Amino acid sequence: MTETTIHKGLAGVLVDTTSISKVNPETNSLLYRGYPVQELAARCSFEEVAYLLWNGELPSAEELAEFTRGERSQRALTPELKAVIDALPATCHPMDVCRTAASVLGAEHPKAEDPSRLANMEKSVSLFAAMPAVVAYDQRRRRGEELVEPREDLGYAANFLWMTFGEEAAPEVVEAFNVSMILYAEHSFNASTFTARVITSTLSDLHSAVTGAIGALKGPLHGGANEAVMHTFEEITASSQDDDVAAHAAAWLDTALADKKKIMGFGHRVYKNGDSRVPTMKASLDKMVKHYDRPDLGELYTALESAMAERKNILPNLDYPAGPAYHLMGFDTATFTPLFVAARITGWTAHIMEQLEANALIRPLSEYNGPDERHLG
Ligand SMILES: CC(=O)SCCNC(=O)CCNC(=O)[C@H](O)C(C)(C)COP(=O)(O)OP(=O)(O)OC[C@H]1O[C@@H](n2cnc3c(N)ncnc32)[C@H](O)[C@@H]1OP(=O)(O)O
Ligand SMILES: O=C([O-])CC(=O)C(=O)O
Repeated sequence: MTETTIHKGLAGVLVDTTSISKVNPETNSLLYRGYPVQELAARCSFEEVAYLLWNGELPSAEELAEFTRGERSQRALTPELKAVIDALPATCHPMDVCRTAASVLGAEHPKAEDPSRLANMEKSVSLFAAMPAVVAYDQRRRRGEELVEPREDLGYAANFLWMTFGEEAAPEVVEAFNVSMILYAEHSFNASTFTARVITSTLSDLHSAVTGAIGALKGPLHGGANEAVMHTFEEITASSQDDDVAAHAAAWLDTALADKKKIMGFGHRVYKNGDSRVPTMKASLDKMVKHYDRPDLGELYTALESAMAERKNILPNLDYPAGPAYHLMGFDTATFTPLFVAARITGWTAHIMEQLEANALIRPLSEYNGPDERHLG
């Protein structure tokens, strides 16, 4: 009998090369096209980072101006897409709205079936430009508010906040939001990106791959964790009868661990000594805690993080600081993962184009463990 090794969850399996990003758990670092993500978050707009992920280099001033013009001109929802969103129940998950919108944008796109790099770049930019309007409008309609049209005089982050809240956000809020978009943009062969690559490997179209990726991101073991973090915080707060936050967080955690629950926002398949993006996002969260004068949220964050480190030695991932930061900015909890979608469209589409440049159908093997061969009566 030959020995077989099952790589459950493909853990530790190298499946292809990529030049888009490098996740290095040894040095706790993340590079986008060679640049440390912390440097990009400190110095670049999300538009520049999107351009970098797609083209391999940061844009010159002229290239950025042209890219920005194209992006700003495609921000508005078409009446058809708005009508589809309006037809969806306000009780459905906002990720269902994103998934449906990606599909509609594909059906609407004149070059939907054109697999050339040029057409795929155009489709990527139009998805990047339109998804903020989808996410912003969906949150507004759930609150019974009217659509807010995009503004071409605002950058991506400022306009996203404008369309969501109908007022201009403070510069420090725009900056923290821009940082979160950059940190969420790309992370090599994570589950949703791999989903996009699997779909692309069959030579299906870009919008189908993005639609599938959105489905993969929705799960709480992946993008859905940022939303779940906020539910954890709410549960701990609801169970607190006095000011001893540390004791309440520890007690909540002990019960959850005794019930064999996974604590959302902690742990990572690749990083085992901490997620490279957390310090940068935590610094943005700290700024939001100060800006909105909510030290209680900062205390709760630290209390649960410390209790988890003490008991399990498991550290936070990006979703842990991102969730409460989005809460403070005013987003509904269910909108958090759609924000991740808006950011990750850049990484997904960069990977779709990379997959097509050197495609091989992704089709692994499985070991059969069902009944031995048998025959009908
Ligand atoms: C942006 C992102 O998508 S980052 C990921 C967001 N997801 C989450 O935050 C969900 C919570 N975290 C998890 O479920 C996991 O850490 C994952 C799915 C992210 C990674 O999981 P894997 O690499 O498969 O690790 P695995 O689940 O095997 O965990 C290894 C051990 O650590 C434990 N562990 C890992 N993460 C956690 C957690 N968050 N809470 C409690 N225990 C955990 C596991 O129970 C397991 O313990 P065991 O060996 O005693 O059974
Ligand atoms: O890399 C992963 O498995 C998950 C993750 O952090 C991401 O997609 O940003």
